[in-house]
Amino acid sequence: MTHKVLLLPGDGIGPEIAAQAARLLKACQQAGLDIEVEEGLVGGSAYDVHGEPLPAETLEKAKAASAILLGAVGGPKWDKIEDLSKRPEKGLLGLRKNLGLFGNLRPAMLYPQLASASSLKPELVAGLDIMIVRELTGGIYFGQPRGIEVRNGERVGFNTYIYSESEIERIGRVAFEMAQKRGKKLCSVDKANVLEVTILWREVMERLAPEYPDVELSHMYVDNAAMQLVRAPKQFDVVVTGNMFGDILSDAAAMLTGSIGMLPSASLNESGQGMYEPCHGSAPDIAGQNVANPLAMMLSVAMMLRYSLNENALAERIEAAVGSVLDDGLRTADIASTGMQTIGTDAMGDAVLAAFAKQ
Ligand SMILES: NC(=O)c1ccc[n+]([C@@H]2O[C@H](COP(=O)([O-])OP(=O)(O)OC[C@H]3O[C@@H](n4cnc5c(N)ncnc54)[C@H](O)[C@@H]3O)[C@@H](O)[C@H]2O)c1
Ligand SMILES: CC(C)[C@H](C(=O)O)[C@@H](O)C(=O)O
Ligand SMILES: [Mg+2]
Repeated sequence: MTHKVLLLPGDGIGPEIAAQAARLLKACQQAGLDIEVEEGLVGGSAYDVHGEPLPAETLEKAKAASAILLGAVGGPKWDKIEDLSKRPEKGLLGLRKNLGLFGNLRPAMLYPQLASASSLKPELVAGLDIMIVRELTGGIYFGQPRGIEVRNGERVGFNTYIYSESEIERIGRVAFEMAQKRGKKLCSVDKANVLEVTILWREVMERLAPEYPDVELSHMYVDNAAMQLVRAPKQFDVVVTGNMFGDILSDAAAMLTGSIGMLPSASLNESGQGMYEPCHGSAPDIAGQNVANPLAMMLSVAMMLRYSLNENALAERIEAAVGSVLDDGLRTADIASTGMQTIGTDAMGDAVLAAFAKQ
């Protein structure tokens, strides 16, 4: 069966890194992968053309695709759009919600070659391999009521942090199953000392635990988890948490691996359909300069092959190609240690493609 892959480059550095992913997809096709690649507009670039960050046409294409690859959305050009529902980020959130992509996997894995690029001492991060499982379609990102309104003569802003038991249970199961396949340790991160919604979160995780007797479940408050991530990150195997805490902790975990430009992600729904994207944003400060690191995007292609297309061998080939490029000392600016020569986005793409061809 021919799989449909939808490529959504987006904004800022999105198109620069998506171009490298497109080349990698072509190389996979040449290696025998049966896919059909289509492109679409999302985010600010869609707003500029259609007045909407998620045009109906893009959503239809996304629904019909086996997998979606997204670059990044957003940027200062669109930050002043008053109607929040038209902002580029709503395009991304709309895709997640409409496709039911509740299970977000964000692996923070240190390539040994990058130990010196991490902001932590090499001995603290050597061998680091954490999987953050973030709930992606609920919590405070989507809770109602929300808004800004006038109360007692002044404006107030409010959001609702809400999770149902069934939402907690389904992300909990993803995390327990992930832990079973990995180091069998699961840390659930909450704020159960203050927030009722996370008291319920903790209860549901506890209730699931007996069904996964081989997994050791622990709990941690989110403030402590942030501290532990930079104090002793190797204590973590799988971390499960809600939408907002997961957003924040995954950026912190990314830096342990050398750069946010290294962190891919997968967002899955109940039928295994997935959207794959780097964890970073559109990096307006470096957009258009051919300096962005395309590796998170290229590693997102590997995650797509593994989780949506069941093509493990090709996924491993891409990951090995990235490893060999790093072995050769090739670095974009974000992962270069002092004194190292750096290369641009296109040249990094070239190097990965060449290594992929040799694998
Ligand atoms: N998934 C997404 O599309 C996504 C994620 C996060 C932020 N955003 C959006 O992106 C815009 C910028 O947000 P931000 O600045 O907070 O976060 P960001 O991740 O875009 O950038 C943070 C810093 O990391 C650097 N960086 C990010 N990706 C890089 C890469 N591949 N190579 C080298 N350096 C890289 C940037 O140059 C910047 O200094 C905002 O509009 C935000 O809403 C989108
Ligand atoms: C752009 C934004 C909506 C998004 C999020 O908060 O989920 C981003 O930060 C991410 O991590 O994917
Ligand atoms: Mg984020």
